[in-house]
Amino acid sequence: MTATKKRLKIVAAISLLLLLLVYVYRMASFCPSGKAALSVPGGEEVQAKWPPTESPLQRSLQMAYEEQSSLIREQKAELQRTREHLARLEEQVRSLQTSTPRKYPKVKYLNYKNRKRILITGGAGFVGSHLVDDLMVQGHEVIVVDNFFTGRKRNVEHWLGHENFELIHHDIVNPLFIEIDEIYHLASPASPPHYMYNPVKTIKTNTMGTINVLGLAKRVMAKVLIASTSEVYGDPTVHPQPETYWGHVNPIGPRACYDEGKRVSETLSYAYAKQEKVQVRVARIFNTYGPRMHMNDGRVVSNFILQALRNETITVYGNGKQTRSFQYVSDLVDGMIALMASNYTQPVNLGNPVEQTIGEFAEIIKQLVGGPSVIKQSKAMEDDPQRRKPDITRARQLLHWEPKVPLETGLQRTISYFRNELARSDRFQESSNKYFDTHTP
Ligand SMILES: O=C(O)[C@H]1O[C@H](OP(=O)(O)OP(=O)(O)OC[C@H]2O[C@@H](n3ccc(=O)[nH]c3=O)[C@H](O)[C@@H]2O)[C@H](O)[C@@H](O)[C@@H]1O
Repeated sequence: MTATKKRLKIVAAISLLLLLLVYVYRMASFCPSGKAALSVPGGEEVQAKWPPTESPLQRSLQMAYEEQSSLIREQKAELQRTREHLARLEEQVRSLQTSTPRKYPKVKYLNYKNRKRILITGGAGFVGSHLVDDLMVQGHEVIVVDNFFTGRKRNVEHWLGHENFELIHHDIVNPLFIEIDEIYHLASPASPPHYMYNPVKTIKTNTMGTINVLGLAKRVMAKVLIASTSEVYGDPTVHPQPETYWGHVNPIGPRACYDEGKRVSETLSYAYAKQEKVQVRVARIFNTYGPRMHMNDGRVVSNFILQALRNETITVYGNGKQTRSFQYVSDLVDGMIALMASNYTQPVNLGNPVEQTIGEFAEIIKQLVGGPSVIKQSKAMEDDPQRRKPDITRARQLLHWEPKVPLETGLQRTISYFRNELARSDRFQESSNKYFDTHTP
């Protein structure tokens, strides 16, 4: 054997050995499942498929999917951060709202000696809320108690949070224990459809409610003004009605719950005055109108004005020959405050002696509002008083009070109030419709 042949044999043997080594190394590198464990620079191991099965299309799809997923993750995190920021801002707005002083109507400053604590039952109602305004502006502390049957928070919301004002949700049919100097007892529905709606409740309010008020007055030695009514005269046989007239009331008719309720309320007042020495004032209030009357009040002023504003038929109950005398609410409030301040303890009529038939009144409203409404007669109300006009000699002489606001001025103010109320309720209706159109599945 030559030296060259020997060298060739050695090279062939080494090559064979190398091939064998490569084969063994490969066999050792692959795991039994067919996947290879590969090392990456980070030191962690990733699993790769073997033999490779992904096409380039699949690979690019996979990459696009991963990119999108990470984008969504980022956006979710951003959304969460925005939510947290919003919650912080809302919290700040809330704390600013509570710490920023609200704008209230200007009130006089009264020193401790002159400032009274005054309770107004039914203070969130039409008349009550106007009385609240006057007494607040005078600088007194006013506590309103109302069960919100016909009263509304809206009527007194401009005082909410004022240091001189307090609103208590309470039904005066249940006793009340507070410290006060004066009470104006107005709690009771006053509109015929309202008081006839639940006659038993109307009687309870005017009897048990009045007993509770008089009992409270007795305990704390407060002066009380009872809001009575022209209805104690019933369908009067004396015209105009002086306070000395005893009235003509049907004790079992549909209006009796109110008429007799108020008559008992007066009787209770004088019984407490005589027996318990409670200082009482009794105001017999005649038909009153003005802003803050409820849209569904049902009395003639609001009915006629709303019918005229809506171009509907103006409905006169009966032949329209029955009469009423209408006073503007600010005149009534002046009269009540004057009566409370006086020493006079007998009943006093508070009303405007300018009298008209309901038929004439319908014409006045139609003319002031304008529009195409027609006036029509409809079924008469049972026991409807046929004539009503206050004799206000007592109020004139003892309180130096008489109504100041002429009918046309008061009606113009009331018409513009109802015009705004209608626009407000239309806006409310519109936004409520919008909400339910978009949120109903
Ligand atoms: O406004 C008030 O202060 C008084 O209102 C009512 O007494 P009333 O005079 O019967 O009140 P309305 O319902 O306003 O009726 C007045 C007249 O208008 C008539 N009316 C009422 C509403 C209507 O749509 N059309 C109509 O012709 C009634 O039949 C009645 O003759 C209450 O009973 C009294 O307590 C309250 O003091």
